[in-house]
Order: sequence, then C-alpha cells, then structure tokens
Amino acid sequence: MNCELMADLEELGGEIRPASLKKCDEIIINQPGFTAVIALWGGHLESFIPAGQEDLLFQSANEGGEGRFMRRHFGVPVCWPWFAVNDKHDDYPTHGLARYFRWEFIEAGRFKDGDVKIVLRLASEDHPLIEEMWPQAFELRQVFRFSGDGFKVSFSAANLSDTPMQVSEALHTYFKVGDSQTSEVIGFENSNYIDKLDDTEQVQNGPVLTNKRVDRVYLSSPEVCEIHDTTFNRKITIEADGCANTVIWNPGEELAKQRVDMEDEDYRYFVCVEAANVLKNAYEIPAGGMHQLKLKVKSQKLA
Ligand SMILES: O=P(O)(O)OC[C@H]1O[C@@H](O)[C@H](O)[C@@H](O)[C@@H]1O
Repeated sequence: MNCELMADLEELGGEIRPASLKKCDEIIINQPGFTAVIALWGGHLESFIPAGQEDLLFQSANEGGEGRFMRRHFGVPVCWPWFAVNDKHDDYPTHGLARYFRWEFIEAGRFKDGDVKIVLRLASEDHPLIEEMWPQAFELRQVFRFSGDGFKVSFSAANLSDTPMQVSEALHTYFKVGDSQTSEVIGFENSNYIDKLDDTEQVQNGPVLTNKRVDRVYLSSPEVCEIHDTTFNRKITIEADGCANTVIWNPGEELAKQRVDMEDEDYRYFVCVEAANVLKNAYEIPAGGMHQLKLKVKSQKLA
C-alpha cells in the first residue's frame, strides 16, 4: 500500500485492517459523527454507523461458504455488469463480477465541505479471470462520501473497449432493520412492478410490506423512498439517481432457512432496496463512454 495514501487515510482517523473475507483488507474510518467500514473484497461498503445509532447496513454472520464466487450477504454489493443470471452463461456467478474481486484503494481525503471521501477502483485489466469472462475492457469506480448525516455512493462504469457494452446493474443494498416483519418501504404506491415470484406484473397498493418473501422489480424508481422501522424507531431515506428501477428483496423465512449462505434468522434483520437498471432498462454504454449511478442514504427518528 502506498505511503502517501496511508498518511491521507490516517489523517481521516482511518486505518486498514486485514480481514478474513478472502483475506482482503478493510478500510475503517472512525470519526466523531460516524464509523464506516469498506471491504476491498467486492468494494462493499460494509457498515455505516451514525453516532449513537444502529448500523444502517446489515452484515450476515454467515461467511457464505467456500469457492471463488461464494456470496456473502452484507453492505452494498455492486451487481455489475449483469444483474441476476448471466443470459449467455448460466454457469457464471449471479449478479455479475464486481462483487467477487478485490478493488483497489486509490484515494482518501475530504470534500470541500469536510465530508470524508474514499475512492476505490476495479479495472478489468488487473484481473485475468474478469478478462476471460467479460472480454470488453472496463474500469469501475466508487466514490464514497461520509458525514454524520449519512453516506453517498457514486458508482461509475467506463467502457474502455471499442464496442458498445450491454449492461444491467444494481447497488444491492442490505439495509439493517430491527425486524423485517414489521418494517415497511414507502414510496412505491401505485407503481407497477414485476413480481419475480410468479413473473406477473402488478400495481403496488400502499406500502411494501416485508413480512413475507418479497422479490420485486419496480418499473420506475422514485427519487426518494423510505424504510420505516418501528423496532429501531427510525426512518432510512434512500435517494437514487441514474437508475430506472428499484428492486425490493427479502427471502422470507422458508428460503432463508434453505440457503446455506445465510443464517436462519437473517431474513428478520434486513431489507434489500436496490437502485437498479434491469430487464428492459438494461442499457448500453457506448465505446469509450461512461455511466453513473448514485445513492444517497440518511436516517432519522421515525416519530
Ligand atoms: O446474491 P444475493 O445477495 O444472495 O441476492 C440474491 C437476490 O438478489 C435480488 O436482487 C434478486 O431480486 C433475488 O431474486 C435474489 O435471490
């Protein structure tokens, strides 16, 4: 790790600690207003704890099993360059490649207003296995912005190849809740969605309840939506920019118990609300072009 970068990180009250997850390091930033942890494995923002509150992000205690493409359920996995199953290679990992490789830590500093800035990069040319599975060259960046008010993720994808790139994607955020059985997601009233459980198109009535298995692609993405969590007495506000869809997912009790990469009770403690471009909204990045997806998250007391 470069000395200048380490000095910049230390000035932010930050440190790098070796982590067990694929023996990849984690960046930890400890500030009076918050603590944030980023796993270089997958470039996951893993934890964001505003002072005096519960974490905004969920981490499963289950490390997800053996294997190159094991999944672990935590933080903000980046699903890119495809969402769900790869339509040409069903043996490729679900939800793309970005979450399964080590990202490079390239910058630590502050924005003009004092917010903490951390930048990570994933370049296909650094990973022969990526080049094998996805021959078009790309570079991804995530700029994280942290303050006592919340966090922001600015994700960008550059197509470095000389042909257009077809992409679907999601910032697949695992929000931590006190109990999914009593939490609600607000902001989708009257929105159309594809119910992935029976492949039908439906219209949302009232808040989205997460007290049973839910797997939906909303066909439009509100500028703002909220998770209302009566157990933690908090409201998580989610703003997304650059996405046409929102995916809402919770596996429910039965599926969670069947999955070996999840603890039996995990489904109680998260709700995934994902800023996404999927299905008909998969998009093309022109040769030499770039695409951006932004996420802004903050929390407040519910009552
Ligand atoms: O890859 P993970 O983190 O286990 O998430 C899986 C889930 O991710 C959701 O985005 C999908 O809509 C679900 O169908 C899928 O089961």
